[in-house]
Amino acid sequence: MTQSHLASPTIKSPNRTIRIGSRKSQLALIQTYWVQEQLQKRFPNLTFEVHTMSTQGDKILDVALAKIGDKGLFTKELELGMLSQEIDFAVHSLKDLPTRLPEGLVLAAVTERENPADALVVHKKHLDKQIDTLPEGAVIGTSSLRRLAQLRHHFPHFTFKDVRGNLNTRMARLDDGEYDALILAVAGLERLGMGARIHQVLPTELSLYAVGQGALGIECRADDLEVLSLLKAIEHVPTRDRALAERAFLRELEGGCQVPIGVTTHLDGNTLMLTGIVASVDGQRMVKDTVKGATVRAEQLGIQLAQKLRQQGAQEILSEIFQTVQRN
Ligand SMILES: NCc1[nH]cc(CCC(=O)O)c1CC(=O)O
Repeated sequence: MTQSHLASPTIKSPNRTIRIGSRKSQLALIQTYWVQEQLQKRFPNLTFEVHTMSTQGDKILDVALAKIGDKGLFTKELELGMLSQEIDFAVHSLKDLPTRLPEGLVLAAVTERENPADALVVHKKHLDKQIDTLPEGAVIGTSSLRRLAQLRHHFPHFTFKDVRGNLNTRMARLDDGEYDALILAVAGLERLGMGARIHQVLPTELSLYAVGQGALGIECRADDLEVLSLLKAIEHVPTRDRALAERAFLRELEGGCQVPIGVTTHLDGNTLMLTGIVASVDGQRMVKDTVKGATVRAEQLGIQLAQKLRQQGAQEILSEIFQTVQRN
């Protein structure tokens, strides 16, 4: 990965040990060790230690995410750890990091994004097919309302079924024949060394990706200027600009539960293009639009797109979903 910042922080405590907080999942640890290595390379005189914590999301594995709402499910314990000074910063999959952070914590850095797209992974009996040639009634595993709504729109003849658990568990259930195919993030599969299972990378015409998908977000205490400056050294500015626009868009639209919202962003020099979609869970209604502007206005662009989609009926779709989730 290339980094766009040169390391030049002011380290006031040269022997300080920096404690990195991470979830215990295999993917989380791979990501955290990568961050640790990047920092250790740039700051050989500092010590970086990894401290693992279980989050609520690691414990509740049998309830559909859409029902419990996933706000902070994978981040809360780590955030408490930072606020109580047990750890100094936390590494998250950016898409699991809520768009509003607790008082006293900030998104310190965003690292370079992997391919943000969704992938189709198939049972071996379908190796000769693509998503548009899977048979009628094929059972597709996904626990994301965003993937569900968009794919249902294009492929109403499939059966969609929730799938949770870590990636190994999900793959085992697929291979056992419980599903015909799964939709998973390309980035997670690649980081876990399962890139070979990616059967088809879904084009954005079929599935816009989740806000922040494929990037890591590093959170720390707002007043820890030393750690903040260390983390800036591994930030990837183009990814951060895209992430700021995407997160502002989601922040402006969401209403307290998992929502079928997708995005895609592109950079062309200093111009940022953000496309967003809001879809109903049945895939029947969707509103989609694009905004474009200077990267320095990334967050305003996100807000602008949210307002545009609201005028086109996004609020109605979202309110309906929020009511349904609360009733169940
Ligand atoms: N919601 C779970 C989750 N959180 C982060 C990733 C990995 C991909 C990423 O970093 O965006 C995944 C798995 C998936 O969506 O398939």
